[in-house]
Amino acid sequence: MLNLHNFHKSYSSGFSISVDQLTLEPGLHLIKGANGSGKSTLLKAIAGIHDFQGEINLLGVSIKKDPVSYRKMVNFSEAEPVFPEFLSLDELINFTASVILPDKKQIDELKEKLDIGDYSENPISSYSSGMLKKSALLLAFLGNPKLIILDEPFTTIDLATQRHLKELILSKLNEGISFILTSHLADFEDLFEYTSTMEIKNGSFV
Ligand SMILES: Nc1ncnc2c1ncn2[C@@H]1O[C@H](COP(=O)(O)OP(=O)(O)OP(=O)(O)O)[C@@H](O)[C@H]1O
Repeated sequence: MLNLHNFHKSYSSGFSISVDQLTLEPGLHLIKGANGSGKSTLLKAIAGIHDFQGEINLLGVSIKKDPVSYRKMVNFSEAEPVFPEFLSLDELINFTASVILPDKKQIDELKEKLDIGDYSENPISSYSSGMLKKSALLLAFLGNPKLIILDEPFTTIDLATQRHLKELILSKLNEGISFILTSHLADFEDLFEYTSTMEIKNGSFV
């Protein structure tokens, strides 16, 4: 499904991450690693946010040769989401929906499953950190992606939402959507039966 070849990304700060070859089959994948090991950097490259050297292909589509088709297949939720504070979640959903055209039913179902309710009418500047995280998660499930990347999805949200998020991931997995999750916490290793579990240390898979 997802293939990385001769991947390399470095920052001017000196940190770099390299992956010679990585192939992920369809399914649910976990990337573990300590703070600062490079998980988010790798995910942002796979999501099409960061530039990088090398090749990334999803279902045979190259991010470099066909970036629009590639990005249409990938949704991403950041570990610590940042959105324009003067917008509401509803406005962000409407903006995203104008591009990826999910049906209204899907939006309502996601709001219900993630316990968002009517609070989405309010400006983001008023959101708690949990509400911000739920907003990013909702946006990552919108539409019909082939791969959903969730960076530290279970941090910040309350226990009930964690349970609902787990159910949501499992139901989407059943529909054939693949996932890459990250965690720097050991607890989440037992949460699912992962297709593969990988660990990054100082910018390399171990
Ligand atoms: N935009 C950037 N410019 C320069 N350095 C960066 C940038 N983003 C991240 N870094 C550095 O790259 C390294 C890896 O960061 P990254 O966010 O990928 O780690 P992580 O494994 O996701 O960490 P955490 O679990 O704390 O979120 C860190 O040393 C970080 O300071």
